Amino acid sequence: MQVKRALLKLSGEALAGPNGSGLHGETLTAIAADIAAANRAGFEVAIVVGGGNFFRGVQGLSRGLTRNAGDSIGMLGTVMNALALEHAIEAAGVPARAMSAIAMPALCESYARRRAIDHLGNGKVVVLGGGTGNPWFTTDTGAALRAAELECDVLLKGTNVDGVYDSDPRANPHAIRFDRLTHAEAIARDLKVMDTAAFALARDSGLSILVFSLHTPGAICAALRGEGAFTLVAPQ
Ligand SMILES: Nc1ncnc2c1ncn2[C@@H]1O[C@H](COP(=O)(O)OP(=O)(O)O)[C@@H](O)[C@H]1O
Ligand SMILES: O=c1ccn([C@@H]2O[C@H](COP(=O)(O)OP(=O)(O)O)[C@@H](O)[C@H]2O)c(=O)[nH]1
Repeated sequence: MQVKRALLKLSGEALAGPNGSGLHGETLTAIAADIAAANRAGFEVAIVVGGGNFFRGVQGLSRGLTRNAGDSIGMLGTVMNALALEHAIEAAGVPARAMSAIAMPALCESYARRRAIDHLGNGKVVVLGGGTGNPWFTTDTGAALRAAELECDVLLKGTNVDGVYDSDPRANPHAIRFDRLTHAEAIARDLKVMDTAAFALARDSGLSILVFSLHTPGAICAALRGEGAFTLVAPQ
């Protein structure tokens, strides 16, 4: 697979490092350095960032909030991460633009498809906060959506496991890793590494997903080149 433009999904947890929540400076710097290297190598990178390091909508339920209210707070968390990444990437010497699916013009640009494509063409890294801008969705689905509309060659899912397993590897130490599988197989087996809506959208838009671990330094550049350990979810 020849990749020119990629959508990189970073979970919020990926930015929390060893702290497990919030933002970890060294982790943020290391991820930003990898993204800056990918940009310098000529890849166009758009990032959708999660917010699980701050708040997930479902957590609101146990605090007396509705899912709609919780998801609004969750989306704000993703914008915080987008602003942190924008800053860290620029500190690594590469221009970056945070764009939010929910308008907050004093903080960053609002997401608009054509503007995002212009930024990518002008050598900027685009960092997309706010997910889809709607409650009841996840940033995985937001990543599949943006990858489709920005006509990305691949969706890279950077996470804390090195691929897709036949069951959750954190829960089952004997879980077996797939090298490759189809979207239909991932959905039929209910493999939780991404949610079903994200797999279905990727399937319908013919988008391949590469799942890889962010724990190895240089993992993002390697994934863009199709190197390192990963699982490819692709049409037959
Ligand atoms: N079949 C599976 N293969 C790989 N990872 C899985 C699977 N089922 C569940 N997971 C879990 O999915 C997580 C990766 O998804 P991610 O979106 O980064 O995290 P989270 O859903 O906690 O925000 C991993 O921590 C892993 O434990
Ligand atoms: O389109 C979206 C994307 C995210 N969220 C909210 O933002 C939270 C953080 O996103 P996510 O859980 O996908 O982050 P990650 O697990 O990738 O860190 C979610 O729990 C939702 O509450 C939402 O409402 N709509």
